[in-house]
Amino acid sequence: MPVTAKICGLSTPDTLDAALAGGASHVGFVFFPRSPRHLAFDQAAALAARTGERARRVGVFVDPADSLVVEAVVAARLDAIQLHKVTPARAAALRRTAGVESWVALAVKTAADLAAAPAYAGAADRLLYDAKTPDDAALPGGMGVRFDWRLLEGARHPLPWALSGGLDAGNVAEAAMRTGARLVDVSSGVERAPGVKDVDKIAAFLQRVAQL
Ligand SMILES: O=C(O)c1ccccc1NCC(=O)[C@H](O)[C@H](O)COP(=O)(O)O
Repeated sequence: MPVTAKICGLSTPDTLDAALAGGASHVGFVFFPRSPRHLAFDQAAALAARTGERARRVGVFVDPADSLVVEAVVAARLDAIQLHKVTPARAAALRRTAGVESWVALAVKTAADLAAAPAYAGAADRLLYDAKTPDDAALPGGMGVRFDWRLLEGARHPLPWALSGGLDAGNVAEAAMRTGARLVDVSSGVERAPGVKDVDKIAAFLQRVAQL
Protein backbone atom coordinates (compact mmCIF):
# COMPACT_ATOMS: atom_id res chain seq x y z
CA MET A 1 0.00 0.00 0.00
CA PRO A 2 1.43 3.43 -0.89
CA VAL A 3 2.30 6.02 1.72
CA THR A 4 0.40 9.30 1.46
CA ALA A 5 1.13 12.65 3.03
CA LYS A 6 -0.55 15.60 4.67
CA ILE A 7 1.26 18.92 4.38
CA CYS A 8 0.09 20.91 7.38
CA GLY A 9 0.04 24.62 8.08
CA LEU A 10 -0.18 25.87 4.51
CA SER A 11 -0.95 29.55 4.17
CA THR A 12 0.06 30.75 0.70
CA PRO A 13 -1.03 29.88 -2.85
CA ASP A 14 2.47 28.94 -4.01
CA THR A 15 3.13 26.51 -1.18
CA LEU A 16 -0.34 25.03 -1.53
CA ASP A 17 0.39 24.54 -5.24
CA ALA A 18 3.66 22.78 -4.36
CA ALA A 19 1.82 20.41 -2.06
CA LEU A 20 -0.81 19.65 -4.71
CA ALA A 21 1.72 19.26 -7.51
CA GLY A 22 3.73 16.87 -5.36
CA GLY A 23 0.71 14.67 -4.75
CA ALA A 24 -0.19 15.44 -1.12
CA SER A 25 -3.32 13.52 -0.19
CA HIS A 26 -4.25 16.04 2.50
CA VAL A 27 -3.57 19.72 3.12
CA GLY A 28 -3.81 21.20 6.61
CA PHE A 29 -5.12 24.65 7.55
CA VAL A 30 -4.49 25.84 11.10
CA PHE A 31 -7.16 27.70 13.06
CA PHE A 32 -5.31 28.66 16.22
CA PRO A 33 -4.48 32.36 16.64
CA ARG A 34 -1.27 31.71 18.58
CA SER A 35 0.18 29.74 15.68
CA PRO A 36 2.35 31.42 13.04
CA ARG A 37 0.32 29.33 10.59
CA HIS A 38 -3.08 30.60 11.71
CA LEU A 39 -5.51 31.43 8.91
CA ALA A 40 -8.38 33.88 8.88
CA PHE A 41 -11.56 32.47 7.34
CA ASP A 42 -11.19 34.48 4.13
CA GLN A 43 -7.62 33.23 3.62
CA ALA A 44 -8.76 29.67 4.26
CA ALA A 45 -11.66 30.04 1.84
CA ALA A 46 -9.32 31.18 -0.94
CA LEU A 47 -6.93 28.29 -0.35
CA ALA A 48 -9.84 25.87 -0.22
CA ALA A 49 -11.13 27.07 -3.58
CA ARG A 50 -7.64 26.68 -5.03
CA THR A 51 -7.40 23.13 -3.67
CA GLY A 52 -10.62 21.96 -5.30
CA GLU A 53 -10.84 18.19 -5.31
CA ARG A 54 -7.08 17.65 -5.61
CA ALA A 55 -6.57 16.91 -1.91
CA ARG A 56 -8.61 16.61 1.25
CA ARG A 57 -8.73 19.69 3.46
CA VAL A 58 -8.07 19.21 7.17
CA GLY A 59 -8.69 21.99 9.70
CA VAL A 60 -6.43 21.98 12.75
CA PHE A 61 -7.88 23.12 16.09
CA VAL A 62 -6.81 23.25 19.75
CA ASP A 63 -9.65 22.61 22.22
CA PRO A 64 -11.93 24.72 20.02
CA ALA A 65 -15.33 26.25 20.64
CA ASP A 66 -18.15 24.70 18.59
CA SER A 67 -18.64 27.98 16.73
CA LEU A 68 -15.05 28.13 15.51
CA VAL A 69 -15.25 24.62 14.11
CA VAL A 70 -18.61 25.19 12.43
CA GLU A 71 -17.46 28.44 10.81
CA ALA A 72 -14.17 26.95 9.65
CA VAL A 73 -15.83 23.84 8.18
CA VAL A 74 -18.05 26.09 6.08
CA ALA A 75 -15.46 28.72 5.12
CA ALA A 76 -12.69 26.26 4.20
CA ARG A 77 -15.00 23.49 2.99
CA LEU A 78 -13.18 21.14 5.33
CA ASP A 79 -13.28 17.41 4.73
CA ALA A 80 -11.93 16.70 8.22
CA ILE A 81 -11.18 18.35 11.53
CA GLN A 82 -8.01 17.60 13.49
CA LEU A 83 -8.40 18.14 17.22
CA HIS A 84 -5.60 18.74 19.70
CA LYS A 85 -6.04 18.67 23.48
CA VAL A 86 -9.55 17.22 23.54
CA THR A 87 -10.96 14.49 25.76
CA PRO A 88 -12.78 11.57 24.15
CA ALA A 89 -16.13 13.06 25.18
CA ARG A 90 -15.30 16.45 23.70
CA ALA A 91 -13.96 14.82 20.53
CA ALA A 92 -17.22 12.90 20.11
CA ALA A 93 -19.28 16.06 20.60
CA LEU A 94 -17.21 18.08 18.11
CA ARG A 95 -17.40 15.29 15.56
CA ARG A 96 -21.19 15.40 15.76
CA THR A 97 -21.23 19.19 15.56
CA ALA A 98 -18.83 19.40 12.62
CA GLY A 99 -20.47 16.66 10.57
CA VAL A 100 -17.20 15.75 8.87
CA GLU A 101 -14.44 13.20 9.47
CA SER A 102 -12.65 13.76 12.74
CA TRP A 103 -9.02 13.18 13.71
CA VAL A 104 -7.67 13.35 17.24
CA ALA A 105 -4.01 14.20 17.81
CA LEU A 106 -2.52 12.03 20.52
CA ALA A 107 0.56 13.64 22.09
CA VAL A 108 3.20 10.95 22.51
CA LYS A 109 6.40 10.95 24.54
CA THR A 110 6.32 7.64 26.42
CA ALA A 111 4.53 4.31 26.15
CA ALA A 112 2.09 5.50 28.81
CA ASP A 113 0.79 8.16 26.40
CA LEU A 114 -0.33 5.45 23.97
CA ALA A 115 -2.58 3.97 26.65
CA ALA A 116 -5.02 6.85 26.00
CA ALA A 117 -5.63 5.74 22.41
CA PRO A 118 -8.39 3.13 22.89
CA ALA A 119 -10.65 5.69 24.61
CA TYR A 120 -10.99 7.54 21.28
CA ALA A 121 -12.49 4.55 19.46
CA GLY A 122 -16.03 5.62 18.59
CA ALA A 123 -15.20 9.27 19.30
CA ALA A 124 -13.01 9.95 16.25
CA ASP A 125 -12.28 8.52 12.82
CA ARG A 126 -8.49 8.67 12.95
CA LEU A 127 -5.67 9.10 15.45
CA LEU A 128 -2.69 11.29 14.65
CA TYR A 129 0.27 10.14 16.72
CA ASP A 130 2.13 13.41 17.22
CA ALA A 131 5.09 14.28 19.42
CA LYS A 132 4.27 15.78 22.82
CA THR A 133 5.68 19.29 22.91
CA PRO A 134 7.22 20.64 26.15
CA ASP A 135 4.77 21.90 28.79
CA ASP A 136 5.96 25.47 28.29
CA ALA A 137 5.88 25.28 24.47
CA ALA A 138 3.83 27.84 22.60
CA LEU A 139 2.03 25.21 20.56
CA PRO A 140 0.87 21.62 21.04
CA GLY A 141 1.98 20.77 17.49
CA GLY A 142 3.96 22.11 14.61
CA MET A 143 7.14 22.41 16.67
CA GLY A 144 9.36 19.95 14.78
CA VAL A 145 9.60 17.66 17.80
CA ARG A 146 9.74 13.91 17.19
CA PHE A 147 9.07 10.99 19.48
CA ASP A 148 10.66 7.57 19.72
CA TRP A 149 9.09 5.73 16.78
CA ARG A 150 9.96 2.40 18.41
CA LEU A 151 7.00 3.04 20.71
CA LEU A 152 4.70 2.22 17.78
CA GLU A 153 6.50 -0.98 16.78
CA GLY A 154 4.00 -3.79 17.22
CA ALA A 155 1.33 -1.43 18.56
CA ARG A 156 -2.36 -2.29 18.23
CA HIS A 157 -4.22 0.66 16.75
CA PRO A 158 -7.85 1.20 17.78
CA LEU A 159 -8.49 3.45 14.75
CA PRO A 160 -6.97 4.29 11.37
CA TRP A 161 -3.96 6.45 12.12
CA ALA A 162 -1.25 8.76 10.85
CA LEU A 163 2.24 9.63 12.03
CA SER A 164 3.47 13.11 12.80
CA GLY A 165 6.10 15.02 14.73
CA GLY A 166 9.49 16.14 13.49
CA LEU A 167 9.29 14.43 10.10
CA ASP A 168 11.29 15.68 7.13
CA ALA A 169 12.57 14.41 3.78
CA GLY A 170 15.60 12.89 5.48
CA ASN A 171 13.82 10.81 8.10
CA VAL A 172 10.37 10.02 6.73
CA ALA A 173 11.46 6.73 5.15
CA GLU A 174 12.88 5.41 8.42
CA ALA A 175 9.81 6.65 10.31
CA ALA A 176 7.42 4.87 7.94
CA MET A 177 9.53 1.71 7.98
CA ARG A 178 9.75 1.55 11.77
CA THR A 179 6.11 2.34 12.49
CA GLY A 180 4.29 1.01 9.43
CA ALA A 181 2.65 4.41 8.89
CA ARG A 182 0.71 4.75 5.65
CA LEU A 183 -0.17 8.40 6.17
CA VAL A 184 2.48 10.87 7.33
CA ASP A 185 2.03 14.48 8.37
CA VAL A 186 4.60 17.29 8.29
CA SER A 187 4.78 20.97 9.04
CA SER A 188 8.12 22.34 10.35
CA GLY A 189 10.12 19.89 8.26
CA VAL A 190 9.02 21.63 5.07
CA GLU A 191 9.59 25.17 6.36
CA ARG A 192 12.53 27.59 6.29
CA ALA A 193 11.27 29.41 9.41
CA PRO A 194 8.26 28.86 11.70
CA GLY A 195 5.18 29.36 9.57
CA VAL A 196 7.15 29.94 6.36
CA LYS A 197 6.76 26.94 4.07
CA ASP A 198 9.43 26.20 1.45
CA VAL A 199 8.31 24.92 -1.95
CA ASP A 200 11.54 22.98 -2.51
CA LYS A 201 11.29 21.26 0.88
CA ILE A 202 7.67 20.37 0.19
CA ALA A 203 8.66 18.87 -3.18
CA ALA A 204 11.56 16.93 -1.64
CA PHE A 205 9.39 15.54 1.14
CA LEU A 206 6.67 14.42 -1.25
CA GLN A 207 9.19 12.89 -3.65
CA ARG A 208 10.60 10.84 -0.81
CA VAL A 209 7.14 9.74 0.27
CA ALA A 210 6.28 8.72 -3.30
CA GLN A 211 9.25 6.33 -3.27
CA LEU A 212 7.98 4.42 -0.21
O1 LIG B 1 1.12 23.72 13.13
C1 LIG B 1 0.70 24.43 14.04
O2 LIG B 1 1.00 25.62 14.14
C2 LIG B 1 -0.19 23.84 15.06
C3 LIG B 1 -0.69 24.67 16.04
C4 LIG B 1 -1.51 24.17 17.03
C5 LIG B 1 -1.83 22.81 17.02
C6 LIG B 1 -1.33 21.98 16.03
C7 LIG B 1 -0.50 22.47 15.06
N1 LIG B 1 -0.01 21.64 14.08
C8 LIG B 1 -0.42 20.29 13.97
C9 LIG B 1 0.09 19.47 12.89
O3 LIG B 1 -0.66 18.71 12.26
C10 LIG B 1 1.54 19.37 12.59
O4 LIG B 1 1.70 19.00 11.25
C11 LIG B 1 2.15 18.30 13.47
O5 LIG B 1 2.08 18.71 14.81
C12 LIG B 1 3.61 18.06 13.13
O6 LIG B 1 4.33 19.23 13.18
P1 LIG B 1 5.89 19.19 12.88
O7 LIG B 1 6.53 18.42 13.97
O8 LIG B 1 6.29 20.62 12.89
O9 LIG B 1 6.07 18.56 11.54
